[in-house]
Amino acid sequence: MTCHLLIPAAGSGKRMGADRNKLLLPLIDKPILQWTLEAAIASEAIAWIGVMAQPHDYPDFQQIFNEISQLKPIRLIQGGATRQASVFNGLKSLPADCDRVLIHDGARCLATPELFDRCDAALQRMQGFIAAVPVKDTIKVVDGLTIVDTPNRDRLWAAQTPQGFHLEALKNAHLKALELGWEVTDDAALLEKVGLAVQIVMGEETNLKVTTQQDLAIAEFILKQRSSSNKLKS
Ligand SMILES: Nc1ccn([C@@H]2O[C@H](COP(=O)(O)OP(=O)(O)OP(=O)(O)O)[C@@H](O)[C@H]2O)c(=O)n1
Ligand SMILES: C[C@](O)(CO)[C@H](O)COP(=O)(O)O
Repeated sequence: MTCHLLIPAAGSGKRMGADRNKLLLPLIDKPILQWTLEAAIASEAIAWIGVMAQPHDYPDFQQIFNEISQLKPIRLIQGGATRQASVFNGLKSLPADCDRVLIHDGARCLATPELFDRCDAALQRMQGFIAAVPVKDTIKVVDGLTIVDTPNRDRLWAAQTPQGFHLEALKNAHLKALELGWEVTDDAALLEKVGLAVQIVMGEETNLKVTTQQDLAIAEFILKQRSSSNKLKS
């Protein structure tokens, strides 16, 4: 158990259309963030967890931390105005002995402990990686409403988290982004921009990012299926 995990959880959930951070919405019997944290706590690899949050969510987040087993330290870190800024704050708050880091969206609450463990193992042999799955649809590049390209699907993967990196490389890429005003939607994109290799680790088809009301309904369905197949096994 040596791995440090940062969880960006400082969003507002605009696309969910809720009146508060979507990570506080109930999913079956507990908040979305609690599912994410429980999977991370159950992972054998993870030793330390930092959660980036907006200060107005601190009391609710603290209550979630109190609910779950305190077998692993969980630290609250102030989030930023974007996911990128929240991650950068997280990187600056890691303990001094940390040289590699996993980053996982609070909103990806269906990731399994096995996925975290597989990602930690990847981080021992790679400078940077992301969990991803091959895309199933044909993807179109569009200008206005006119298709301008149909990229070969064999080369397209849908990016997920966890994403993992050597800390110094990722911090330097974030600093360069600040200097040059780059805005990206995941950390891998920053490493790509500075010319460093980022590899793929097989993700999970069920590791969706809960973004809309429909995603919430799908997540509930998947969790109930998991629970009934676990009952059948025991
Ligand atoms: N300023 C921000 C914005 C987002 N996130 C986190 O980044 C993850 C992925 O972002 P997304 O799913 O887009 O969440 P929201 O920003 O909350 O959603 P929306 O874009 O619909 O407002 C989420 O766990 C979210 O909490 C963050 O830590 N800090
Ligand atoms: C990091 C990510 O989950 C990979 O798919 C995604 O890019 C987050 O993007 P969002 O715009 O913050 O939803």
